[in-house]
Amino acid sequence: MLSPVVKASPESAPQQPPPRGREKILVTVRVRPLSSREIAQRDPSAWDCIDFKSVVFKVSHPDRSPQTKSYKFDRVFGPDSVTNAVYEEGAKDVALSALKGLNATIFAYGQTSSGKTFTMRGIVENAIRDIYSFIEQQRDRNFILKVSALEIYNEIVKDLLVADGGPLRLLDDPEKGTVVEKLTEDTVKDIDHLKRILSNVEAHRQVGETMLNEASSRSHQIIRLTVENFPQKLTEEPAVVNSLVATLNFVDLAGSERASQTLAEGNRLKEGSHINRSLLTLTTIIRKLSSQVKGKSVHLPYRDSKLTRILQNSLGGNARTAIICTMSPAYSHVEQSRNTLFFATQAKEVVNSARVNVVVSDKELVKQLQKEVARLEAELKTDGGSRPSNTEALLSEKDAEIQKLRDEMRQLYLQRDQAQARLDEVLKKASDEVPEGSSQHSVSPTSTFQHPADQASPSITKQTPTASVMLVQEIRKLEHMQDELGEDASRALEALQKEVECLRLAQSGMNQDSATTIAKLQAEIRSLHKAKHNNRNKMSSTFAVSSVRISVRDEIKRLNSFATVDENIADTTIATLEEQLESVQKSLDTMLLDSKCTSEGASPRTAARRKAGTPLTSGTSASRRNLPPENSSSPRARRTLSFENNENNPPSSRENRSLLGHGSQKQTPLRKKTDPDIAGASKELTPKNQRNSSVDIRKMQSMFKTAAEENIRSIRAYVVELKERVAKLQYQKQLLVCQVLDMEANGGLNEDENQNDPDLVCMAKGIPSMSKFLETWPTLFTKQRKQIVQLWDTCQVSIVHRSQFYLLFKGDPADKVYMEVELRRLTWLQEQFSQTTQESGCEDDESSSLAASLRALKRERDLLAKRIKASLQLEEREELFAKWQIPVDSKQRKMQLVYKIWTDTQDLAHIEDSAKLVARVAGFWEPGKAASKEMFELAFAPPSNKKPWVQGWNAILNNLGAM
Ligand SMILES: Nc1ncnc2c1ncn2[C@@H]1O[C@H](COP(=O)(O)OP(=O)(O)OP(=O)(O)O)[C@@H](O)[C@H]1O
Repeated sequence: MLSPVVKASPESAPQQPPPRGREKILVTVRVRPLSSREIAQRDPSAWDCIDFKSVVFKVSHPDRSPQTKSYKFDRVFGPDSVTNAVYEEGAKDVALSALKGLNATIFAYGQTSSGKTFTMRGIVENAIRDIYSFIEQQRDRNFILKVSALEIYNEIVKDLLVADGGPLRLLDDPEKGTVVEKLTEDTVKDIDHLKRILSNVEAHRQVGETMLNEASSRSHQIIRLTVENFPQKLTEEPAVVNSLVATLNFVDLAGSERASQTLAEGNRLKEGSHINRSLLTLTTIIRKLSSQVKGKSVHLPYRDSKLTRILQNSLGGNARTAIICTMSPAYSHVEQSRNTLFFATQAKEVVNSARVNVVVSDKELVKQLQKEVARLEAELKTDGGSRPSNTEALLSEKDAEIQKLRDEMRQLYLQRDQAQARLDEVLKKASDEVPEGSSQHSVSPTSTFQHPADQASPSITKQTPTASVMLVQEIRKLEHMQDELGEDASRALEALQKEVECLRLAQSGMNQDSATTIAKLQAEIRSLHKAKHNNRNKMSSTFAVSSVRISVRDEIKRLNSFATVDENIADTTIATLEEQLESVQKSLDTMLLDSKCTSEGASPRTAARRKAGTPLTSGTSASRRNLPPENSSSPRARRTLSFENNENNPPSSRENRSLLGHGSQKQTPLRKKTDPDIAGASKELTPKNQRNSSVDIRKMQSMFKTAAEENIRSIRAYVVELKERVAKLQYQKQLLVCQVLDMEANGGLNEDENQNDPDLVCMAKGIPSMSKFLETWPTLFTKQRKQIVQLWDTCQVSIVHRSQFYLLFKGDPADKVYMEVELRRLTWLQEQFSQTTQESGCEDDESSSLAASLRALKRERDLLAKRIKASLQLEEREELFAKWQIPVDSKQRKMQLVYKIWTDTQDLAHIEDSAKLVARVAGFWEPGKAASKEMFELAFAPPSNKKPWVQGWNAILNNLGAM
């Protein structure tokens, strides 16, 4: 790097860094003389500089009331003062700090035409003269000066060292703070070079004519000198200081102005608004800093303007700062002058903490770090004794927190119990009203498609006094089903664990004990299957949900809160199940590794003997103890079916032979068993039977492995299914709640309305119209979906909800009830919104639900934008940007993308793409997977009868059969 070193003169004294310290900003005020224009307009002087430190408003003007307030500052310069004096007393000391390694900034602040540029020019001239004069006197230190200059015009940063530089970006550097990217920095050769550079800077600055100033600076200008100095003899090892570096900023702010006074319009007006905005940020920061209570942190909006971002250090940070406030003395500018004085008064209170910026050599740095480490180690040792008490304090604090949480939980339980008691009361009261057999008419909106008349939408059924009870009962049933699903999930785990136990035993070599245990497990699995069967029947009847109308909003709300608790429990169960599945998978992997070793490293017989005593894992039995009793279509229950099917019939000789190896027909009798299952299984798995060729054992192990893996996969799928069913139940419940709201809002449909719809009439009369329905449904579906899309947009509904709904309901006849309820829910919502808007008279009213929805929607979009990067690969993102026509070089492309989706309600392709994009980003859809039903498996049918986990064992049996 070309770094001309400025040689120090022989007579200079060795430089010592000044102490670091907190000091207030130096604030001076300069009142310029009346301008020729002001004199011509007979605009009199309104201010008196009564001494070197005070300025006071004159009371002599006839139109104004007497003002006696005097404003005091570090120094006040009257109209007769010269710039040299302003420099000497208002800037010099601060400016020359840069030579001692302290950052420094000189601001000129004031209204337009008050003399900022005039004053700052003189300050810069004086400062560079003194800087060079000082450097000339230094003999044992070398100096390097660099200069850069920028302006902020309409919030765009421009390099003033180049003629036509484009806008520059601000970057956050962890060490340097905000830096201007690619800003030119020239190394200064000498004072004349610097003067030439500065005159070029002036030529590049934005200047324009306003009513108040023929050459008004329309931008904020920052000239920055970076001064670095270091000892001349670099070979000398310095004790502490090697080299000092500091920046000196000369800031000529654009003038604060009133559009009315400058008669600004067009570009000037736009400039003015930018100028005023950034000055507002500056004044806000000064105000906050001045009123800041020591030790209390407040938010300082440095990032609100580029000016304050760049100058952050100079405002309450690591810099010495001087502010020269300029003002016109004219009466016509009194208000603006007052503002300037007010700003100056606040600035006086701001405290900076300038530090010497030492550049330490690497060697020195290592030394210092070593010292620091030693110091910290020493501290740690001395702190050692006091730590236990700290820990104790922390522990007791945590204990208190836990206790508080417990109390809160207790309160919540209490509230829930009270609510439950109230609900039971309501139910009891209402059930007295239910005429016998009324529940016989109920039909399930959750079942697969049924006759439209049976599937009557909520709007069709007449409201009856017993409806509330029925609906509440339905919701209770749904909640109960959620519970059962949770239990089912637990059973799935239990079944899996038992499978694993069987597998473990089988792999560890079949001896009498293990055979007995396997048989026991199988018996348990069978009994679980029976429980499942019973539960299945129960579930089927529960699925008969009637379509009813009610007006029991309160009960529903309470129910909802209970349901949330239940869902959470189900979720937790499922999450636990998933975790446990993972660990089971790991155990299996380990076992398989073991078995591989066994078959490769030792004869199966030896291995079998070695492992014969392997007990059942205690973890399995422990977790089994925690499982809830009874029920369901769990994988374990379904899995049991395969055993049952095969074990209830005596195994064929071929099956036996296959399972036990060749020549296993001769069975060694076991000890007497009363349980036929155990006896049966034991017969199959005698040690004698184990003594077969290693090929068979390996085959068997491999088959067990395949089967177990298959089962794990199946159980995973089952867990997914459970989750979906929980979601489905939740949705059904929402639908019922919607009905309640809907009925409350509409007071029920009247007969006439029903008569307009032939389908409804048909239903009302109980005439089967399946064929008619199937014929008209596609058209009706398209129409309803269009309406729904439109209403989503009007009501500003969540785009995640829209996407889920859109992808889920694709026109299956069974979707009818959901389409109708969604439509009615949205219509109700729209009415509510328009009612609220009419009442408040304002769409933006804080209380307006629509405004709240809009805000929520915005938050949702912002969140999605943030997730795009995590959810999509770069390639996929680029494809999407291209598809949605977002320019490659434009800014905030992710944000642009999320604000483009779900905006066109008429374009079906747009909606489809939007839904898929949201689903992908929100994580409920993967590309390549079919949408809707495959995604959610929400056929809304009673639990499926397919038994995916049977496949694994069937595969074994098939393979065995083939051996
Ligand atoms: N102290 C002073 N003595 C004599 N003339 C002055 C003084 N201060 C300012 N002026 C004159 O007043 C006019 C406006 O000054 P200047 O351009 O410095 O104002 P400004 O505050 O920088 O305005 P803007 O914010 O519009 O750029 C100029 O013609 C300048 O020469």
